[in-house]
Amino acid sequence: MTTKKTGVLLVNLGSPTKPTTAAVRRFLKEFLWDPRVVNLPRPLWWLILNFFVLPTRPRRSFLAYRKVWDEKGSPLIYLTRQLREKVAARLAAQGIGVRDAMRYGEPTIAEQLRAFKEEGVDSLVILPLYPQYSSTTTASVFDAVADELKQWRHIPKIRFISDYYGDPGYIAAVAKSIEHNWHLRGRQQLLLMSFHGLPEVLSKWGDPYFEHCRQTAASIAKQLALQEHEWRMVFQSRFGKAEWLKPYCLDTLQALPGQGIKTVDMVCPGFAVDCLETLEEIAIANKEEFIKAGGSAYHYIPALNDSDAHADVIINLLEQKLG
Ligand SMILES: C=CC1=C(C)c2cc3[nH]c(cc4nc(cc5[nH]c(cc1n2)c(C)c5CCC(=O)O)C(CCC(=O)O)=C4C)c(C)c3C=C
Ligand SMILES: [Fe+2]
Ligand SMILES: [Fe+2]
Repeated sequence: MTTKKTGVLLVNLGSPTKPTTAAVRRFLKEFLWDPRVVNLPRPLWWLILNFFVLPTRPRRSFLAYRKVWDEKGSPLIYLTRQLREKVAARLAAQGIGVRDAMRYGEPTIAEQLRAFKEEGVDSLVILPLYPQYSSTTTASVFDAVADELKQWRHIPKIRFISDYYGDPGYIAAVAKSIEHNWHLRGRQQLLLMSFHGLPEVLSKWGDPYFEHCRQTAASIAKQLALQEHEWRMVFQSRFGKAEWLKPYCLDTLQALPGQGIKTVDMVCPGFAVDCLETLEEIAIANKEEFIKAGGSAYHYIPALNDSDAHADVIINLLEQKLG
């Protein structure tokens, strides 16, 4: 009889290797060329990407990356690694190996799958660290896993966790973190739950992301016993000229002081760990805009990151899958 060996792959989006214009350009080239992310016909998108986006965007994004990069590197990469280390330490006794991979950049999904193969893993669990499913993120992870595995002769048993937007453990952990922050710094007039945006048309084409975000936000509000006027869901990080999911985070923040709401708590429940989009866009840039528009207090509540509570959420999700 052979012994079963299980490997768990935690996958996040990825970051440039360095906070330089060249490295950001390399990263954006890989990311934005993924047809799951930008769905335009290839020849048209090749022209737009190479002649309009890549000559300009990396210079702007690099300045943003510089603000969040620290001695440990990109927060998204090291926080994912630290979370993985915590989960791995807890699962080691059961002989379960845990690795982390980035959909774009490094470590790659392919190299981590090959490492599992060399270790004799014959049962895989893939957990994209996106609580809300989207074709642009979760499905893209699936594609990358399939691209590697289709080159293997012996495909292991695979379980793929497509979403966990309504998982009670995840909802409770986010709600607890919000309460903890209220306890530390006081509660503001309104809780804004901000999710990464998507082109609106994707919902029409069957992407359930908007509905997953809506259910996550409503469940967190319910857990905190919030009334309708005490919270709102918004969407951030619009990219390009198309209409994205609404309401837009920045428009909402700029309008709030005029509606008498001058103090807000911000939380981003769609981001497993903090990254450029939360630490720069939400915690720095949008805060400045809110204050400019007449706001007086703006508190960003960090992602679950590498907390024990987050490791508990992940282990519980894995236990549900592994039985
Ligand atoms: C959490 C889920 C995410 C969804 C859904 C998503 C969709 C999406 N993103 C872009 C374009 C960009 N996103 C960028 C950064 C970025 N995006 C996510 C997550 C989601 N994206 C994360 C975690 C990050 C941060 C990466 C980091 O290094 O910290 C960027 C790069 C930065 C910039 O130039 O603004 C772009 C570009 C599209 C087009 C899209 C759906 C169509
Ligand atoms: Fe994004
Ligand atoms: Fe952004």
